[in-house]
Amino acid sequence: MTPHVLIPVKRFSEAKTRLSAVLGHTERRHLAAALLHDTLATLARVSMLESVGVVTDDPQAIEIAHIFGAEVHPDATRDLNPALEAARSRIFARGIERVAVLHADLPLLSASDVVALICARAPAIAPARDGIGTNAMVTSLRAPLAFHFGPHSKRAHQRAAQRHDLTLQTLDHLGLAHDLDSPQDIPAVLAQAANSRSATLLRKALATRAQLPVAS
Ligand SMILES: Nc1nc2c(ncn2[C@@H]2O[C@H](COP(=O)(O)OP(=O)(O)OP(=O)(O)O)[C@@H](O)[C@H]2O)c(=O)[nH]1
Ligand SMILES: O=C(O)[C@H](O)COP(=O)(O)O
Repeated sequence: MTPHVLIPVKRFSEAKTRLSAVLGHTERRHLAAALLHDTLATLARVSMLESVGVVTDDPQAIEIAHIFGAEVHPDATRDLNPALEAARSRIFARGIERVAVLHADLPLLSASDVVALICARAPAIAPARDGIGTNAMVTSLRAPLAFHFGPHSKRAHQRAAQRHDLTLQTLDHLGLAHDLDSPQDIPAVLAQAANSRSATLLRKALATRAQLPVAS
């Protein structure tokens, strides 16, 4: 059985704030929606994947989830880790023994990245390319690593694994590592994400700007 994949999505109107130097509020809202759309479209190409859920209280994100036949898990308190813990408990209670978390801001995500994630032995994390964050994780009923998404989450997940004597696998894949957080992350998306919704939106939005950000 493949893991249930949980995609946490915060309110689109509050998303992608670190891009505010290059994108207006409406553009960032549309970008967050485009990224969720791209993520679900990539997951839909993985035929072995059995179930997907979006953890959100954003009405538009709920609509997009429904378009792709994904389940919706509530995030009533708008608090990432508790919302993920609650969704994971519900999934485990159904007899599904593995749960993957996948952030919705990975514009270079490919179907093979998703296969690597869902086939990983739990517990596993996919660190962000900044070496500090965590973009994805796989956990299991037998190795239910607590969620510590937020600042310095890679270190927090490593420490949690150590405390529970769990061997934590690290997944090193471009599409899982390259998140779209700051302007410096944009050029790689324009160059490599071809015709995804998010890349198309970025190209259109930035076409009118005099200077593109420099890649890091
Ligand atoms: N359900 C839910 N998802 C969240 C929450 N906070 C963050 N996320 C999601 O977690 C992933 C990583 O989010 P962040 O990088 O923290 O936020 P962001 O909107 O992408 O970017 P910034 O506003 O620049 O921090 C994205 O898929 C977010 O939508 C939350 O409180 N609830
Ligand atoms: O654990 C994390 O890294 C945070 O949830 C934030 O993700 P980010 O790398 O997209 O900022």
